Amino acid sequence: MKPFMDENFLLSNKTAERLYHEYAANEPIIDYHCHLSPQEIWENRSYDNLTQVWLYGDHYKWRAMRANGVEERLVTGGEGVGDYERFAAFAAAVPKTIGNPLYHWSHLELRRYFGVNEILNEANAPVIWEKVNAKLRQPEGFRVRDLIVKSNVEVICTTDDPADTLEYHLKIKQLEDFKVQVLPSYRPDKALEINRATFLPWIGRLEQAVGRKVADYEGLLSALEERAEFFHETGCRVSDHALDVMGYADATREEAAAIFAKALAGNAVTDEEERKYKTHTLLFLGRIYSRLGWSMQLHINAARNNNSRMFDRLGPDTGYDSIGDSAVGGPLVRLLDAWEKDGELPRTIVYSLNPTHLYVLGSAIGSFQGGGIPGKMQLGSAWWFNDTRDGMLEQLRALANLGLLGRFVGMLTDSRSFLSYTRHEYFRRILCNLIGEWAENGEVPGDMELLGGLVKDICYGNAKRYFGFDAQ
Ligand SMILES: O=C[C@H](O)[C@@H](O)[C@@H](O)[C@H](O)C(=O)O
Repeated sequence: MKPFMDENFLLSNKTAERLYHEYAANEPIIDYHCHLSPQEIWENRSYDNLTQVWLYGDHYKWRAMRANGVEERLVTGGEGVGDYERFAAFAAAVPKTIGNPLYHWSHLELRRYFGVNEILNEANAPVIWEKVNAKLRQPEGFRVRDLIVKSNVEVICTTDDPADTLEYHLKIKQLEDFKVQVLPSYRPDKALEINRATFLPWIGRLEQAVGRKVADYEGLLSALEERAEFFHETGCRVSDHALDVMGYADATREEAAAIFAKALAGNAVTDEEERKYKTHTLLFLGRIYSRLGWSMQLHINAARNNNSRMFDRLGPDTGYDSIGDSAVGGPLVRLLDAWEKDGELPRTIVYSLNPTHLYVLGSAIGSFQGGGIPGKMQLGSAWWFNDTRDGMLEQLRALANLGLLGRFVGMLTDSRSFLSYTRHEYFRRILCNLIGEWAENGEVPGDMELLGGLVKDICYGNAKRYFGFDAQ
């Protein structure tokens, strides 16, 4: 039996071991999509205890706790509930998470950041709590920026609304002693979600950001463009869209303007009107991304906020989402083609939360490669419910079968925790194991320079060249 999580964790053969230790492990991290708070980076937040790091914002852990029968007050907190009680409830759930990536993530985090090699459970929870907290409370070494630097991170792209001031990104840039690039990503979901309760209040925020009234559709588009320019000046090179349901409907500028006017007057719009408005506005935005040389991420098919009782109580991103199954192939191809035919298709990364769409997406993007840009169209890394060992393998295999694995821009954390950089380690081990297996089976040459170069590119080099974060 192999020891649990030793240095060759997930590496099942000699080639995989060499690929990981000699080529992958020391590559820097370009985390081109996450949900970290730039404010916490600027403030260099410190933590009093492990619950603050682990349980204050991690909906993956919350789901596991609920499934283990833990009461909600211990999951997301409640009157009179202490941080230790919450940690103990999580620790008791950990042994049940065997087979779930949480089991690996949690133990990797304990090992890599805190040197704790014990296997967490209910019995040793008090000891581990004390050990980790003692480290977290040291004046140096465990604050947010220390964790980032320790993880060998070169770039972090946060997720930001066009109306955001980006004040913390601007401040972080001025730090003399912190050279990691913390850049915004432009995520205009609220501009597109015309039928949601967030729409009108968000228009108000946008008005504040541009300092003028958004009285009509032209006003909206010019405000969105102005914000994109501002994001660009602040170092933004990626946009992101949550397209929970992928739709496409042609619309003229006049039609889109009329639909916007209807929503602005406080009226609901029909499903078809919503599709038209979204398509027209997204096409407009994509042209801006193309002009600015940005990469556009499309996150498709999340079914969000399924549990209305809990949504009313806790809001979004609290662990009540699942995989959507609306069709993506047809609308995606029409959307990409609409940009492509005018020569305005930006670099694009597509993700579907539905793993049955891997081949649909992987083949669709192959129809839009070109323009002399290596890997211009990317099949996004295994996202959220697919961010598992099996999910990553499926994504890597689909990509290799349909396109060019050697041009893949690799992994991201998509995370809300500063300890999640171990997810890059997890991915790198899985990648090296896959390629190592191919070599051991004689399916690819056992040429370490060739395979090691491929691994390095996927871990770091491709993302470095693709996003152009340096060209600022
Ligand atoms: O990994 C899961 C995530 O943090 C998830 O909450 C996000 O992917 C988010 O919904 C988004 O839309 O970007």
